[in-house]
Amino acid sequence: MQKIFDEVNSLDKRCYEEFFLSEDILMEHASSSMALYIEEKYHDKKTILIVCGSGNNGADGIALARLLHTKFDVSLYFYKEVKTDIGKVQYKRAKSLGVSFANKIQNADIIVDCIFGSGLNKSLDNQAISLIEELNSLEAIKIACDIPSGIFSDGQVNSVAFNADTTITMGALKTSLFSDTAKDYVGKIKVANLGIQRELYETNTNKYLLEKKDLKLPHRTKHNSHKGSYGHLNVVAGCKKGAGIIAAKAAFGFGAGIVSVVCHENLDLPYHIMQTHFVSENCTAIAIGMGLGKYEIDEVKKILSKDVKKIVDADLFYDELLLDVLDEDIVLTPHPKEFCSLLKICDIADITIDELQNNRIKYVEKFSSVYPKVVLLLKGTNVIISQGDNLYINTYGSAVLSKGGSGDVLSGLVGSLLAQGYEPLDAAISASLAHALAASNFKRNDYSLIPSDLIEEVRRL
Ligand SMILES: NC(=O)C1=CN([C@@H]2O[C@H](COP(=O)(O)OP(=O)(O)OC[C@H]3O[C@@H](n4cnc5c(N)ncnc54)[C@H](OP(=O)(O)O)[C@@H]3O)[C@@H](O)[C@H]2O)[C@@H](O)CC1
Ligand SMILES: Nc1ncnc2c1ncn2[C@@H]1O[C@H](COP(=O)(O)OP(=O)(O)O)[C@@H](O)[C@H]1O
Ligand SMILES: [K+]
Repeated sequence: MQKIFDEVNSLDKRCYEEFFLSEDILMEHASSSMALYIEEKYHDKKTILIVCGSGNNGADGIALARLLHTKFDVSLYFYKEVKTDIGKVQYKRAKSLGVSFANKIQNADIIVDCIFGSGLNKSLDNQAISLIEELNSLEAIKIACDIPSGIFSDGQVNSVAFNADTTITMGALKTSLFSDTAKDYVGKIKVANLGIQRELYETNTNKYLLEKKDLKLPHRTKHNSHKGSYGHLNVVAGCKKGAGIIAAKAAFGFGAGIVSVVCHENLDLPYHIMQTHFVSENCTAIAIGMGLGKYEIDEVKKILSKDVKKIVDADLFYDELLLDVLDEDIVLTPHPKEFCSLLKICDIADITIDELQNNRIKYVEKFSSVYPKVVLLLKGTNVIISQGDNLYINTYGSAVLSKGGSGDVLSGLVGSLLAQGYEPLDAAISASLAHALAASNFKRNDYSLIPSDLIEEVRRL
């Protein structure tokens, strides 16, 4: 996993004060990293338009133009005259070395957005909006310097933002790049080296970006084993029985030795999934909530009080009886609407879904500070997983998953790993990664995935 920071000004300051690296040195390395990326990846391209604003994001762009102008046909366009001291120096350097300046936007093979970076501090005016819209409308490879212009430090976009194919961010990953809103603008994210190893530039943090290597599949390491060695998951099915059945199938395909669906009615289940009318004595984990609908409160209370690992989803986020188990290391997997209800039940906040979506991390942190043992997995295009002070973001999911039943698969995957003995946080992280990576391996198209396809892809990981 990689570290994520809410802000990097303090990290830059540490470079100046503790490592005697000046702003000029950091900026030279930042622009060299961008130049190297462009030279290596796009050496077959000819023309580059670099669009600069008045701050140091613009200054990065001027330095980039100087580094690239002998190798490509580079034009520098200024949205506003550069204002910062270092920007003025960069301007003099570029001008004296013969970099070309453009007085209007012209298309190019590559467009680099250096209009606003971390200093975006007010709503965009009409001039900035039409500039960004014009750039977005051009057919070109689009690279954003530090952060796509128009994305604010809280990850939100007021009017418009540069639509990057790649964002080259300076020094370290920033939280603003990982809001659900930002995901449609940032493209691929690369970190530019600032002339100091990343481990030295970065300090402590409590936020992490999950990587593929964080996925720990439930491989079997012992020959001397039997089905009981891999746990027994009970999936509690309710009115919408399909949800429980999908979860059960996903759990079985992800390694649980035995999976039983708990339901009073007799179900038509695949032969390898068992049915039980009551929770099994020997179950090692319980998944409950998916498709539960109306239920006997006492029965659900009894199930929740059983001393095994649990994953709770869906309908139970609307019921105060959940409060009884929030002092446990239980896994909760709400989508945004369910999380709003959970926050309300817990008396933490009474907010709309929009307010939540604009401040996902803030409310996850609030919840986790009140219930530090709970593993919370907030669904979304970037899934946030949190326990106590630590928070992990999974960006691998995509709109392929925007289908009824995708969440039921996820509950089954979490339940499966819990049954197999994973710690709740590890189960949530690996299940979430498996879920998203399996979806990205589904190659037929981006609209037709059904839960059984997703389970099939999980089985192939
Ligand atoms: N620090 C370092 O060591 C390193 C920093 N680096 C680079 O510096 C960047 C940060 O630079 P920065 O702080 O100068 O801010 P930046 O993003 O260029 O924007 C500020 C300018 O935009 C203006 N402005 C803002 N909002 C506006 C609006 N809505 N509409 C119109 N104008 C608006 C604002 O105007 P003002 O508020 O002054 O009126 C100001 O002039 C960072 O992202 C990275 O790329 C790297 O080189 C690595 C080393
Ligand atoms: N656009 C998207 N990008 C990434 N993941 C998504 C997207 N849309 C949905 N998902 C994922 O799909 C799942 C949907 O869950 P949920 O809404 O609970 O569905 P259901 O209850 O119908 O099974 C979640 O894990 C969510 O993160
Ligand atoms: K930018």
